[in-house]
Amino acid sequence: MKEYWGSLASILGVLAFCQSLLQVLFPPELRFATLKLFNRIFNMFTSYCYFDITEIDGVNTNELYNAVQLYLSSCVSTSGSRLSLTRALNSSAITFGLTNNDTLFDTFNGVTVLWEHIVTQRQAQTFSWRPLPDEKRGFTLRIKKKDKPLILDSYLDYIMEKANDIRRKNEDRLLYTNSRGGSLDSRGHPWESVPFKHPSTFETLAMDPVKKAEIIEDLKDFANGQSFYQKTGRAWKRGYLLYGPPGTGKSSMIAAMANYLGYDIYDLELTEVHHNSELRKLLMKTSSKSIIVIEDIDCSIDLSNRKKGGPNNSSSIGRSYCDPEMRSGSGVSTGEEGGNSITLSGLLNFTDGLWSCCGSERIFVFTTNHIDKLDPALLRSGRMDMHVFMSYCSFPALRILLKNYLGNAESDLDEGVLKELEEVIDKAEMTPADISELLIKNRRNKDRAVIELLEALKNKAEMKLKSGDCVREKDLNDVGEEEEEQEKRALESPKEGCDYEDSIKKEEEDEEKKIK
Ligand SMILES: Nc1ncnc2c1ncn2[C@@H]1O[C@H](COP(=O)(O)OP(=O)(O)OP(=O)(O)O)[C@@H](O)[C@H]1O
Ligand SMILES: [Mg+2]
Repeated sequence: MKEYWGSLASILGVLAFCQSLLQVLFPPELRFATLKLFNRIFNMFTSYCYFDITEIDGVNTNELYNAVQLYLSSCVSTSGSRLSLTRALNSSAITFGLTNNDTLFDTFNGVTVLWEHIVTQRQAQTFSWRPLPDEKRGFTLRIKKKDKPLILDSYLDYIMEKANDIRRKNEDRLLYTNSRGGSLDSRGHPWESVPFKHPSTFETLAMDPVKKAEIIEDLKDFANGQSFYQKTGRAWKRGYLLYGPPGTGKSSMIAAMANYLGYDIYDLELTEVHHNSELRKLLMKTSSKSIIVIEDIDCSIDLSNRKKGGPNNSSSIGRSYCDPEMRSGSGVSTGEEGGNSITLSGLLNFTDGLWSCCGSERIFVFTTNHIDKLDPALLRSGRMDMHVFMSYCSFPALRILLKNYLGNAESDLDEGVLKELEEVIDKAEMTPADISELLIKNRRNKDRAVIELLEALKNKAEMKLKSGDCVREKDLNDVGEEEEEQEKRALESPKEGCDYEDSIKKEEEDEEKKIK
């Protein structure tokens, strides 16, 4: 034993001597170059090559890192012995992961590779234009040199695909918002996300079944249309404009779309975005298979730049396209609160410019209560391909609500009551939101719920009728006043009328001359 300790001490002594010798031979300025040289020599003799996939790639979050993490989570859950478990806030899915500096073997197409999860503490923060996380995280992939050309590309593609599948299978849609404006978080993301749990589906959505089927068909075609869009040279995106009175189900429709397709939602708060360039950055950071939503588009942006030509005036399109002031985004009226210089042009490019194609399989949805306030350029096909009018509750929609809220089958309802409901529903112009509220209130007593609903509908229809009569009377008076006004104006300015008649006469004479 004594001998053993003695030889250990002499080995340590030799090592210490070698270290001090190295320090003398290789001063600090040479050390880095020496290490690099050793590394090269080592690489020449090793049969492996290594790939580092860091969490943050320069300034941006590395999508591949997230994909690898998700992919490995499906492998480690069965084979790993020490795992990290995570569960996002409100999420139902638990994600397995490699613990810090742990390794895992994976096999792809008969080739075995090694993954290592490396976590190190970040050095004291040097100057950076945004705060960086305390830990540096990354994966290292080790592949045999001879296998690299065989699998690397296809293996990484496979990982990306698998990660997307897992994300969709988890059924946790994410709802993103840009509440921080355009500023980035420590991982370089301008969007904040929470799990999206809206229960609205196309089954629960009360609307005309034919229209509903049309929308579902359109969504299905879109989601399966990759080759079609490729063949026709179109960007793989689609725009929906949902318009109608408040409480008719526009937001519910967006949730139903997301749940149907399994897409994430990016809820873009335009009032938080201050420049066109910020808008572009936000767009660049959205993922594929997502719905980008701008709710109440007419309220969320200063429309003064569109209104210069008048909202319904077709010349406003020409103006907005040609006016360099509008296109540049500079010097445009900034609205009352000031600072907001998003232009119509910026918004148009957002939905159908070159940048709108920086991802694929994306749906843009705008909602508004006032379609007439929107610039026609925003509504044209290619930007808003499908315009969906969400109307007051119709009879077929009411049937869906009755079934959802009271669990009523068709046969449960009295024929007479049904007929009365059918007669009065269109006249009442009640929104599905109002009707839902009535049904919720009396959901424990189905009969009472239906009777109260019928009463409310009848009252509303009567009120509508009365107010309609008043409006009609007022309109007739207004028409009379307008006619009087016109007559007065004609008498006051007879020249205007003469000019017009003269010009018509001249035109007729010219025409006759031409014929002769
Ligand atoms: N068509 C509908 N089908 C089922 N429920 C509906 C429908 N319309 C409204 N509702 C109910 O009313 C509530 C409000 O609806 P929603 O937020 O979708 O209306 P909206 O059209 O987006 O209104 P706003 O224009 O004010 O944003 C929802 O929570 C939903 O329960
Ligand atoms: Mg809404």
